[in-house]
This record gives sequence, structure tokens and C-alpha cells, in this order.
Amino acid sequence: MSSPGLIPVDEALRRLLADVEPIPETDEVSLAEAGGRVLAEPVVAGRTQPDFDASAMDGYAVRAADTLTGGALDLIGASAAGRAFAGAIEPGQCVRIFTGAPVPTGADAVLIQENTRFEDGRCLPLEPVEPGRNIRRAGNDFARGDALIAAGSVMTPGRVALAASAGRPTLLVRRRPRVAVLATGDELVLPGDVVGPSQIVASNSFGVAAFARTKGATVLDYGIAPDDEAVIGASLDRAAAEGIDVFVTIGGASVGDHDLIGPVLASRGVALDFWKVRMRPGKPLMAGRLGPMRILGLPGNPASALVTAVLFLEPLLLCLAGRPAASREEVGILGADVPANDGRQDFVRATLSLRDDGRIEVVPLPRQDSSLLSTYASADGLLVRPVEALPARRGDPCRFIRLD
Ligand SMILES: Nc1nc2c(c(=O)[nH]1)N[C@H]1C(S)=C(S)[C@@H](COP(=O)(O)OP(=O)(O)OC[C@H]3O[C@@H](n4cnc5c(N)ncnc54)[C@H](O)[C@@H]3O)O[C@H]1N2
Ligand code: MOO
Repeated sequence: MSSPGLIPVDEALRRLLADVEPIPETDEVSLAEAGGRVLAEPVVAGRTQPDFDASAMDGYAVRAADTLTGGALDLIGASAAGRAFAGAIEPGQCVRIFTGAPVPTGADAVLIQENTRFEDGRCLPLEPVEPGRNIRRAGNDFARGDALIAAGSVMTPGRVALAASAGRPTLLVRRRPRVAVLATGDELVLPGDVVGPSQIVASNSFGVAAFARTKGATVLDYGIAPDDEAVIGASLDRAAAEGIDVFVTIGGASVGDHDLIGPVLASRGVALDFWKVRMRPGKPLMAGRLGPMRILGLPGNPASALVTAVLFLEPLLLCLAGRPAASREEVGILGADVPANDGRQDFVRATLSLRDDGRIEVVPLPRQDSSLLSTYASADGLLVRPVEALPARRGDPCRFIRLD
């Protein structure tokens, strides 16, 4: 079955991301706040690590040649992390040393304590060590001036620690994309409010906002607008005035008499990049821009709003943050037979589990109606069924996207 007038998911994504520029503004943040942020400058080492030869083990700093003779060594002092031994080791001497401590002058190896016997104040090496053994050379990790982390990198925990080690208390990162979320619909009330006849509790904006935050955005909740063009329009104007990068509306994206997002955007002269995508759920998805502000009109059905957020809002946020928006599709194994697909690319809510052979088994959940939040919330991923896919059997390879 063909679906005229709908554009393929890939094409919609291409149009959405066509000329997105990374947000140029930056924030200076402390290291404590830097995790997950995108670096706006390279991190260059302001120091050398370690900046002295350091012991990698607890034991004795020795002259390696002295351990070949089998004779006992005189203990002349100790070197601990933070408290170096001030003197130098002469032939026949050793210094007690601990992991991370500076290796004393004259020593060229560290003998681990398990390979020694201590008798009458003297240390007897039980086996020889070669020069350099158990010593971390100065500059082994990095040297002052080394380029450590490139601009545009996401600050993973390891990179935050590296920046700390390089001596940086703060970092320049790209400003987070600012997202405003507006729920629309006369039927909506806030969670906790009295639900009148024919009303429902607004849920999607909370899910979409939580999602956008986990993807690095600052999110403003614009609340609920009734099905009223003036109110929705005022919200759009507010977003433009507040410097919002992505204005996300939920609901009112379809063709009914009360679906007003399209008319409101038209009234502000917004040319839509696309409307209606060849996908399920999420067909009535619209995208446009008002000046520099991107607008994503997500469909109102809960699973449709959340799936389109995963497929479109996430890559848009990544691009705005200057991060590559690579495909998140992975290969798994079908855990159940699935029927042939029609003309819309299907994103089937599914559970994922690790099989004994290390592959991921993807099992579609039984009820796929796009109004079902209970199904969405118990899904670990989305089974991706291409347009017009043939029936597939349990055990066949398949593609899926993880939900996190
Ligand atoms: N004649 C047609 N009707 C519909 C079509 C179509 O192509 N032709 N598409 C259907 C599809 S697919 C979807 S998805 C929905 C989406 O329509 P809207 O974006 O206009 O969404 P609404 O009508 O406003 O709401 C749909 C549904 O979702 C509930 N909703 C809305 N907002 C929220 C919210 N923030 N939290 C929780 N639930 C929400 C709303 O009450 C409705 O039940 O249109 C189909 N119709
Ligand atoms: O695609 Mo609608 O998004 O099927 O419910």
C-alpha cells in the first residue's frame, strides 16, 4: 500500500538537519558541571603528568644492579606519595617506597615488597629486577603543552578526569540548546488537577521535556494552551522573543478542525520544512523555522510524540550542540514472528534482552496503539520495520533503536 503525500523518515530527517549550525555561544562551567557538555575549546595540558618519576608499586626503591648480587640492602629512608625522600641512594642501599611516591635519586627500579624479605633492618631481594621496573616515568601520561581533548568532544567521565589532571578547574563548553515545550488541547489538565468530563491528563510534555533534558537541552515548560490560535500564537511569539532554539508543540498536528498548529505557523509566515512523515507512530509531524528558531510540531498521541522526539528532536539537539547525529540503529535478532509491513516505516515498541550468544533479542510488545503509554514505558527499544517489509520470522536479523 503506498502512502501518497508522506515523506520518508530519512528525507524528513535530512530536511530537518540540512543547515543546522552549532550554537555559537559558550558557558564557562566548573569541572563538577562539565559532564556531558560539549567542549568549545581544546584542552591543552597545563602540566606534565606525572611530573616526577613515580613508583607504580609498594616496595623498595633500589639500584637494579644491586638486586643481581643477592646481597641484603641497607634501608636508609622512606618515600611516600606527597612526601618524597630527600636524599640519594648509593650502592647497597634501598628506600622504602609506596605507590605514587617519587623515586629517589640514584634508584632505577622498584622491587615489590612481596619479592623481598626484611631481616635485621636490611632488605633482602628474593629476585632480581631490571632497570625501570615498576617506575612510571615523568610525562608518561601527558606532557605540558600536549593537546589532550579536541573542541567539540563530549565531556565523558574520563575526559572530565583528564581535564582535572591537566590542571583545568573550569572549561568553556557550548551553551545547551534551549527547548520550550507547549502542550495543546482543550481536553488537557495538569497531573494532580481535577479531571472533568471528557478531559485527560497531559502527559506527553513531561515525557518530551524529560527526554530533551537527558539529551543535553535546557527545557522551559510553556504549560498547556487551549485549542485557540491566539493563545498558541502568543506562545510561539514568546518562544521567539526568549531566544528559544527549538519550540516543541504537542498535539494539534493533524487535520481535524481543532488541529491548529499548522494554521498558527502559517499565520506567522512559517514555511514548513515538512508535514506528515511516512512512519508509524508519528505521521502528523511538522517541522519549520521562524527566524533562527526551529519548530517541531509533534503529534498528540503519546507514543507518537515520544517516538518522534527520539527520531527527530534528539538529532536536532545533537546538531545544535555541535555533536554528530549518527544513526542509532543496531542489529538484533527477532524474538517473535512479525507480519509484512505497509507503506509506513514502523517503529514497534519492543523489549530487548541479551541472548547467550551475545546478540540482542528484540520482542515486539503485544499492543501497539499509539495512545498506549503503558506499552511505551515498558519498551526498551523500537523495532524498525522498513516500508513494505516482508514478513519476518523469529531468529531473523532485525534493526532496532534503544530507548534510554
Ligand atoms: N483524519 C485523520 N485523523 C487523524 C490522522 C489523519 O491522518 N487523518 N492522523 C492520526 C494520527 S496518526 C495521530 S498521531 C493523531 C495526532 O493528531 P494530533 O497531533 O492532532 O493530536 P491531537 O488530536 O491533539 O491528540 C491526539 C490524542 O492525543 C492526546 N493528547 C494530545 N496532547 C496530549 C498530551 N500533551 N498529553 C497526553 N495526551 C495528549 C489527545 O487527547 C488525543 O487523544 O491524529 C490522528 N487522527
Ligand atoms: O502515527 Mo499516529 O502517530 O499513528 O498515532
